[in-house]
Amino acid sequence: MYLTAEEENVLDGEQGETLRKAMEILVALGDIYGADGLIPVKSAQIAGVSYKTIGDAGLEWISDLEGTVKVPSILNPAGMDMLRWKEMGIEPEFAEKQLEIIAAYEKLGISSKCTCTPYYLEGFSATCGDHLAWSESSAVSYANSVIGARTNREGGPSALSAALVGKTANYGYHLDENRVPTVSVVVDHELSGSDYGALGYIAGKEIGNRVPMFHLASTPTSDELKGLGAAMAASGAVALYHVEGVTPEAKQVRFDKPDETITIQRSQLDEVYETIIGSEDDLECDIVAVGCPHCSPEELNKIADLLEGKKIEKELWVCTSREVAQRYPDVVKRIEESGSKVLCDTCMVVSPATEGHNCMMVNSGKALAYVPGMCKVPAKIGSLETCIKRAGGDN
Ligand SMILES: C[C@@](O)(CCOP(=O)(O)O)CC(=O)O
Ligand code: SF4
Repeated sequence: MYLTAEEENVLDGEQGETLRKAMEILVALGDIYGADGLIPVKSAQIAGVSYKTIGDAGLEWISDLEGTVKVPSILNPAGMDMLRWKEMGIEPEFAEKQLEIIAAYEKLGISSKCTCTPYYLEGFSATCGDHLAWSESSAVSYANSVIGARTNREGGPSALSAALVGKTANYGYHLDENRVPTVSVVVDHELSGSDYGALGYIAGKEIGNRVPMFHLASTPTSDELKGLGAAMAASGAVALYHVEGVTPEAKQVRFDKPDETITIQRSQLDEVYETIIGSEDDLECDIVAVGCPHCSPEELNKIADLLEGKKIEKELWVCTSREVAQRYPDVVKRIEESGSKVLCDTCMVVSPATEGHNCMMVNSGKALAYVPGMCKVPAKIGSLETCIKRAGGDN
């Protein structure tokens, strides 16, 4: 891979050990994937934040780094709401470690507004054609597919390296040739809301890491696209998809028709809705969690409307970013008046607080795919309306 004299200099350690390590990671990836060189990135989003997922080894690695990031950089959700961790039942030992992780990242100049939806935040918006180094898989999918920006699914360390260097290796989804659809997916019945998550849950398994072109009977909103992409990145490894007539590149580029077509039937979606993932038993869900990926302002509004004048009986988590929650205090208040909790900085998957529950009801195909494995809690998907009913919010 070609490096400029300045980049060679960094690789030789002339600018310190942290930048040398970061450059070494970028060059190693570039060499493996045949990159021709490095390209500047507009921002970085760094996963590997929850103490639950990175543990002491991760904390040690981050703590050893020095210097300041060169581009706006932001963290993925952590294991707890930074302000309400006690109420979540988080142990003080865990909280202490989590705060140390956050402080170590902050020392490098990284924003500790922990979220998987950085695109809603001031300073992290992206536009079509921007090069990014993001790592949370739903954020990667949204950036590539819905925004038309360009990012690979970076690992935590490679996103952090890109943040420190301000560049990433030019391979994969940064290149036109890898953004071409290689499989068609046809859905000829109308979909809405959580149907897109259920569709993504099924489609991801069949698509693997290919690039699908969807032909849909209904026009998804950006929140519905967010749910579709998140689920496909979880049940499969889809980092970029197109929707005919909807997503930016599908509208701009004349792609050839892929050789293979997958058709997804309504009955397949119905089956997902009927199944409890992770258990053979007909369990009663004792926690309901929405906001995977983190809620948009529109989603928070919809939840507030559905909960209006109701009191819930079960634990109901609404996950979003602190910045979005702070922007709409009245909406948050309307939601919390029902007894549900609007939790920030964290989510149902990366927090240890959901472990030990009987069964979790979700409206997300991604949470459905991850909760059983990562929290050891069986999960069931339902529409947002059903989720709220199950939380007892039909009184
Ligand atoms: C499950 C996920 O959304 C969050 C957990 O990742 P991490 O702990 O931030 O590395 C990561 C992903 O899908 O990219
Ligand atoms: S809310 Fe969902 S998409 Fe966001 S970090 Fe958690 S698991 Fe990932």
